[in-house]
Amino acid sequence: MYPETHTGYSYEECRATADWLLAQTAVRPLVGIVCGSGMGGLADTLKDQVAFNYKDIPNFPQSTVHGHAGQLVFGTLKGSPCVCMQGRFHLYEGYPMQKITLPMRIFKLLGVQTVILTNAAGGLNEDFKVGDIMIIKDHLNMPGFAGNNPLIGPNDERFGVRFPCMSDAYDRELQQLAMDIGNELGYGDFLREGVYCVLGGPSFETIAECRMLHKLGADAVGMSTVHEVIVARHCGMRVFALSLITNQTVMDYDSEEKANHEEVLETGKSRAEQLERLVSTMVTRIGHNNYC
Ligand SMILES: O=P(O)(O)O[C@H]1O[C@H](CO)[C@@H](O)[C@H]1O
Ligand SMILES: Nc1nc2[nH]cnc2c(=O)[nH]1
Repeated sequence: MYPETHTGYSYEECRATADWLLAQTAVRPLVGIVCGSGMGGLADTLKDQVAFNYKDIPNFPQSTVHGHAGQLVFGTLKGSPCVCMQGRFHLYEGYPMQKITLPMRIFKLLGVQTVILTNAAGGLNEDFKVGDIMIIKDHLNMPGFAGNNPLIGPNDERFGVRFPCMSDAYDRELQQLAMDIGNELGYGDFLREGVYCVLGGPSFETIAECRMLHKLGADAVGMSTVHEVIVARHCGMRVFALSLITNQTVMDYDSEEKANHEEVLETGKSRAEQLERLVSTMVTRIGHNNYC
C-alpha cells in the first residue's frame, strides 16, 4: 500500500540508533539544537563535547551541503545537557522526507523535550534587513500542499497520533522568552517575528515566486526546518525556531541582486556571535517538565 520510500525507519531502528548513542555518552540531553547553514559554530559553544561523525552513526544520512559539517555533538551549554546537529539534511540532497527528519525521532528517544532549530532564509518582508533574526511564529508547508509530508506512510502510535495538530507548532512561551532575551541583550533593532515558508530547493526563487509567497503571508523563505518541526511536534517535543535573514529576496525586475549560497554563509558568520548568545541564553532559561 505504501511505496518503499514512504516507510522511513521503524520505531525499533530509531530506538537502536538512540541506544547506540546513549551507550557512548553520559550526557542525557533535554534540549536538541539544529544548526542552519553557516551556523554550525553554535555546536562549538558546547562544553565537555562528545561528537559523532554522521557517517559513524547507525542509520544516519550524510551531510552533503557546504556549511553543514555533519557531526552530532553532545555537551552542556552553561550546565544544561544538549545535543546539537552541526549540519542538517535537506530534501534537495535527494533524501526522502522520512530520512531528513529521522534525527527528530532520535532526539525524542534520547530524552529531548525541547528542540531549537535555526536556519538561513531569504527575506520576503520588505521591512526586514539582511542580518535580522526572525523568530518563527508559523509556517507555510509548500511541499505539503503537493502531498509531500514527512508523516506520510504507516503511523506508529509510539511516536504520535495519525493526525497531529499544527496550529500550536511553535511554542508561544518560547517565542516570548526569545523576544525578552533578545531585548535584554540589546538585539531589539534586528529581532523580528514572522512566517517561514519552505520550498524544496535547491534552485532559489524566481521574482514571480517571491512576490507570490509574500502575498500568501510568508515573511521569509528557505528549504528546511518545517519537516523537522512537523516530526518533532508529532512526537510531542516543544519547538522553537528562528531564521537568520541572510539575503533579501529579489522582488523587482530592475534589481541586479542574485541569491547565492556564499552570501548566505557570509551573513551566517557575521551574526554568529549574537545567534549563539541568544540560543545559549534561551537554553539556560528553559524549564523542563513545567515549561518555562
Ligand atoms: O535551511 P538551512 O539549512 O539553514 O539552509 C538554507 O541555506 C541553503 C541555501 O543557501 C538552503 O539549504 C537553505 O535551506
Ligand atoms: N529558498 C531559499 N532559501 C534560502 N536560504 C537562504 N536564503 C534563501 C533564499 O533566498 N531562498
